[in-house]
This record gives sequence, structure tokens and C-alpha cells, in this order.
Amino acid sequence: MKEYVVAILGATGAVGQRLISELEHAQIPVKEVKLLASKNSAGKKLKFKNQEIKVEEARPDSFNGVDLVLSSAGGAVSQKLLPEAVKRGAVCVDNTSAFRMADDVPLIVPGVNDDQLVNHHGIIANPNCSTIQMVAALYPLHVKWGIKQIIVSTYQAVSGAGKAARDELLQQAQDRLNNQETEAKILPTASAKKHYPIAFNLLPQIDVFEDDGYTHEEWKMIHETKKILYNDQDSQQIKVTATCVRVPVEIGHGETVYFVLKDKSVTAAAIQQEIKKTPGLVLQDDPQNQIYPQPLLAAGKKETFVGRIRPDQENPGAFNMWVVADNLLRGAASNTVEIAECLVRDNLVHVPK
Ligand SMILES: NC(=O)C1=CN([C@@H]2O[C@H](COP(=O)(O)OP(=O)(O)OC[C@H]3O[C@@H](n4cnc5c(N)ncnc54)[C@H](OP(=O)(O)O)[C@@H]3O)[C@@H](O)[C@H]2O)C=CC1
Ligand SMILES: N[C@@H](CC(=O)OP(=O)(O)O)C(=O)O
Repeated sequence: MKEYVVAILGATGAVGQRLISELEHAQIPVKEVKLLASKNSAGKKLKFKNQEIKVEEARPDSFNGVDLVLSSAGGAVSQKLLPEAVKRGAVCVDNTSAFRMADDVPLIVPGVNDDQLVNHHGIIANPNCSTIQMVAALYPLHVKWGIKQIIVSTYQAVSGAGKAARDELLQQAQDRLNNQETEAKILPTASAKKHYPIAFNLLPQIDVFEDDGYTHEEWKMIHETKKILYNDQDSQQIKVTATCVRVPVEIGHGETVYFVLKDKSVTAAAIQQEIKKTPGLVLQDDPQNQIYPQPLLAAGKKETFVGRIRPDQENPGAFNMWVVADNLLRGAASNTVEIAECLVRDNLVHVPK
């Protein structure tokens, strides 16, 4: 059986740490693991299956002899280093948005469109975290009844903006409870002109603003959803709009998803049945007993949790639902490692000539 040399780029980060633990349990025969990060982390030791591994500074020649790269060190690092990795024969699964919309890069949610992996040219993109959980929940409904329109509002945890944002929430909360002045340096985005506190607050900005008034996170949800569902030629016709909001939650993105089906006769009970029988989805929908998805319950889990499914009383075929998932696992590390498992399963861990 072939064994693979796997490099984790961004191994010291919020997502990188989870990539390590997901890889420990993956259906991937691992010969060796290389842990790569910035030069600040070079020499640090991290564990893979109880074995201590020294973190190395990521450079082009770090990828010599590597079969598979799991990448999560930000878009600029991916832009610079992944083409170097591919040149050296490594297949890269990238968590960043750097290559997602490129025509020759498959954008994959396993269970939805992993059949498109055969078209890869060395780089495969992992979608945005908010996109993954929404598409995972909607896909079985789209296959069965066809979706015409999606209107989504997100409630995104601070860990989506990295380790530093999570630390900032905790510090601000502590300062506030101690009646001390607090500082905001990271959110809404590290590169923003102004920063605002997230503790006891909500920020209707994730990523930068586009000229049309939408944020780039909203743009990604709209266009990535269409690309993933493009398998089916009707998908380009799906209307999608989004509002993305940062909330003071550590881990777990929530989404209210309003969707309109082509078939106007579908019932909430039929939708619940589809969700229930789809692998990777967990139905938590029992309002009488106050059973519904919550970030605190989803954190640490790989599944996507779905509840509050109810029809729009004034628009037959339209429904509201509430979808929650761990953004660092389902929205990032688990999806990436599942893509890598599909590549191994389908014997696709090679760069086509
Ligand atoms: N699919 C999705 O929706 C998600 C995608 N992501 C993507 O993953 C990236 C990382 O996210 P996250 O883990 O939360 O961020 P963190 O800030 O927690 O971690 C960033 C990681 O990148 C490394 N890094 C930074 N600069 C360099 C460099 N020049 N060369 C090599 N490594 C570098 C850091 O190393 P060091 O510790 O040495 O600084 C660290 O390991 C995001 O920028 C985003 O692009 C993240 C969340 C969800
Ligand atoms: N933007 C997401 C996480 C992320 O990094 O997304 P992307 O990979 O699309 O840049 C969040 O802040 O919750």
C-alpha cells in the first residue's frame, strides 16, 4: 500500500492545529508529516500521534519529496508557495480563498461534488467555512426538489478570523467585566482602517467591503455556492444573497437560511426526512422540547447541525432553517482532510502532466 508524505502549511494556526488532529484519524496511510509555518515558529515542537515534530519555516524547497499539502496559512502564503509545491509534484488542498474561483481549480465539498476531483491540476480548494455548512445542508434538498433562491444571514464565530481574534474576544470580555478599558486591534479584519470591540457587540463586516456594498465574505458565499452547485446546469440560475455578521462566540458559525424550492408541494416533514438520512447532517429539530442547533453543542464535532425547519406561511415552497457547524472543523480542517481522503481513495495524489 502506498504511504504518503504529508505537509501541513500553517500548522501552528487555529485551523492548522485541527488539521494535525484530523490527519491523525484519517483514512490516509501517512509515511511522514512535515509541519510548516512562518519563521517565528521554526523550531517549535508539535505532536503528531504522540511523536514530536519540529516546525520548519515554509519555503519552496520544504516541498521536495512531499506528496500531499494541507494548506492553511492565509491567501498570500498560498499564492506564493502552492505553485512551488505543485512544481515539485505535490498535490495541494488549500483552505484559503486564493485559488477558489480559478477555472482549473475544483472547489470541493465531499459528498456534494467530490466527483470533480478528477479534473484537478495540482491545487484543490476548500470553500469558505460559511459556504461549506450551508451547501452541505441544502444539497440533498437541491438534488430532490431543486432550489430557486437562497437568502442567508450568518452569525460567525471569532475563531473564523484566527487565533488572535479569539484571544481578543476573551481579553475584551475580561476587561469589560473588570470595568477596565479595552482595546480592539483585530476585528473586523486585521487590515481594516478602524477596529471595533466584538465582546458584547455585533459587527456586520467580515472581510473587506466591495464597491457594491457587499463584503467579500458575502461575495464568497454567493459565488462559491454557485460554483459548487454548478454540477447541475440549473445551478447558475439559483439566486443567492447573503449578509455576514461576526458575533461574540468562540467556535461555531450559525446561519439562518431562507430557501425557495421549485416544487411548491414540499412539506417541512419531508425536508426533515431528507436531512435525517443524509450522512454528515444531524437533524436537531424538536421545538416543543427546545431541541435546536447551537454553537456550544456543535464545537468539536465534524457534522453540520440543522433545525428550526419551517415553511414561509405566505410563500409556498419557501422555508426557513437554522444551520450550525464548527467552523474550524466542518468549515475548514475536516473538509480539507476529507478531500485528501477522497484523493487517496480515487488514486488522484499525483499532478497530471
Ligand atoms: N475554509 C475556510 O473557510 C477557512 C479558511 N481559513 C484559511 O486558513 C488561514 C489560516 O487560518 P487560521 O488558522 O484561523 O489563522 P491563524 O492566524 O490562527 O494561523 C495562521 C497560520 O499561518 C502561518 N503563517 C503565517 N504567515 C506565514 C508565512 N509567511 N509562511 C508560512 N506560514 C505562515 C502561521 O504561522 P505562525 O504561527 O508561525 O505565525 C499560522 O500557522 C486563513 O487565513 C484562511 O485563509 C481559515 C478558517 C476557515
Ligand atoms: N472568513 C471566515 C474564515 C476564513 O478564513 O474564510 P476564507 O477562507 O474564505 O478567507 C471567517 O472569518 O469566519
